[in-house]
Amino acid sequence: MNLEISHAQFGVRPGVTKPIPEFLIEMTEQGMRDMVSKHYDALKVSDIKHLFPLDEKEFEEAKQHSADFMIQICGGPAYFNQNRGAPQMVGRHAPFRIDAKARETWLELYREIILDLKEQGVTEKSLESFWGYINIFSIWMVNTQ
Ligand code: HEM
Repeated sequence: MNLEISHAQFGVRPGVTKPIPEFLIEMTEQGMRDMVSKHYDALKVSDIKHLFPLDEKEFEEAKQHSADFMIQICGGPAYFNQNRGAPQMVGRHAPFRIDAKARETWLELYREIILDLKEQGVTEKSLESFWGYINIFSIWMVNTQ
């Protein structure tokens, strides 16, 4: 399975392809929420933990907002737009100092979860499609050199 991290040139926003619909179908919505929850739990004890909410309630809400977005972008109901309004992901990340190293950490923590999902039977094709999406879109969120 190809889960490589693409080199990001600062300030350049490469074209993004959304994950294939099969990914959400195989995952189910609850599976997506579990995936995001695991990612946030890993972020919480990572070298970029300072970026995320300390307050337990806020942290759980952050999980929910991120899962809402992932389900929506993967072809599910528009939960994020309903709860948070227009995505404007670059703007929403602007208050946080996200450099190339932070992106790598964020992606590496997803890679571990994706490898587990493969063991649980989600197809490589779907997982590579999701990785392709986060690998490229995460470049957009890098706002600090
Ligand atoms: C480059 C690595 C990334 C870092 C370090 C990062 C970090 C953060 C931080 C610190 C927040 C605010 C706290 C929170 O609500 O969780 C946040 C919010 C969020 N991030 Fe990221 N992020 C990254 C990439 C991405 C990507 C690629 C996506 C989407 C595919 C994404 C989706 C979201 C969403 C949906 C929110 C919640 C926005 C809201 O409801 O206001 N992030 N992220």
